[in-house]
Amino acid sequence: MSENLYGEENRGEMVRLQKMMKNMNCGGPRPAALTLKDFKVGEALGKGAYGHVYRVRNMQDGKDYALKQIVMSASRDGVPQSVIREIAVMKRLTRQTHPNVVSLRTVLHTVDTSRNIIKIAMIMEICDWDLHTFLQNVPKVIPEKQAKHIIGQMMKGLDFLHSHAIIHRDLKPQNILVNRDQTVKLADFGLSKKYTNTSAFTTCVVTLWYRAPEVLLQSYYNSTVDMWSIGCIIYEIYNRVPLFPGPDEAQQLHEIFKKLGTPIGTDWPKQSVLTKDTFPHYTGISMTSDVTGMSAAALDFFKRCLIYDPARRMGSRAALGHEFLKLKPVSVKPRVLRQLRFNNL
Ligand SMILES: Nc1ncnc2c1ncn2[C@@H]1O[C@H](COP(=O)(O)OP(=O)(O)OP(=O)(O)O)[C@@H](O)[C@H]1O
Ligand SMILES: [Mg+2]
Repeated sequence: MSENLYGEENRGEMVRLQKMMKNMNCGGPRPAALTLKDFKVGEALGKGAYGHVYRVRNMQDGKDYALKQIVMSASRDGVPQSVIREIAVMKRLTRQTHPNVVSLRTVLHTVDTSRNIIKIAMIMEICDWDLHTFLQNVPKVIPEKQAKHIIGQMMKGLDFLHSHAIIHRDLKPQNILVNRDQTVKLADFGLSKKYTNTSAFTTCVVTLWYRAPEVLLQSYYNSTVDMWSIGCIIYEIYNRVPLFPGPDEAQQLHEIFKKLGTPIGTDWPKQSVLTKDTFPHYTGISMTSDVTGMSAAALDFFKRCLIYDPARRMGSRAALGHEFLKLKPVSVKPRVLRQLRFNNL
């Protein structure tokens, strides 16, 4: 590892990061420290905006895992405190796993001094498909019991993340994994979204279809941004087409407003980068006629996810108690989630 890459003044910070990452093996009896050499790389499992995911075999325990590599710039200012904080969050999560959240086995890192980049390799449990692939391969009409089984597990995983003060921010079918036994696990939260520079490393376009209006308008947001995404995913589970397939960033809000109506009054996100007058006054369409096969309870659940005002939108805890699911909440002491402003991250 090059020291001068981070500058003398940031050496302490780098050493701290190194120590933290060395200790990142997850719970249970602590196995011998792993390195990338312990893993044999197999086929590609998926490709995302932030890197590729591969099947790897751990030569120590003979088991298969998924390896995801995240590439970050190591600027002259060193590794940002925010990244170190985020790694600490992930470290906490490796100790406390949940059946509906993909568990992390280990995090390893290497520094490429010639290209000024830090590569973080996340080794996680491997799943059979993502929800996008799963939905493409099951019969078009899904019995409500099965939909409920999938949505209920998504909600339990999300309630677990929110209880740990983690907002996913990028929930979409590709970031939800499904196993043959129909266990559902949330994946791809944490580090990648906030701190990697997508354009520097990939030409892949990040989809905005599942993004809440307050995020698109760069306004204040809280954990209910994830509930907006859940609403969009529920629609897709029942209808097999995306709810708001905006062709680009500029059109994404039009796509939402055309269906739900342009928000008026206090529904317009506070301090957003655009004013209401930027958009036509769309009156919206009846969502009831637009969904197929949903019971009244499912429809009510879905609509509560898509309430414009984040303060009135259903939260993950309330969702578990909704008559559509009626599930016990995750038994974790809830932490207070801060109101965040998108720009300040
Ligand atoms: N643990 C896993 N088991 C099986 N497949 C996985 C696993 N993790 C990821 N994948 C596959 O790899 C794809 C990309 O992974 P991931 O979403 O973590 O990467 P990403 O680069 O952050 O993508 P994006 O930013 O587009 O969401 C997933 O959509 C999924 O198909
Ligand atoms: Mg992803």
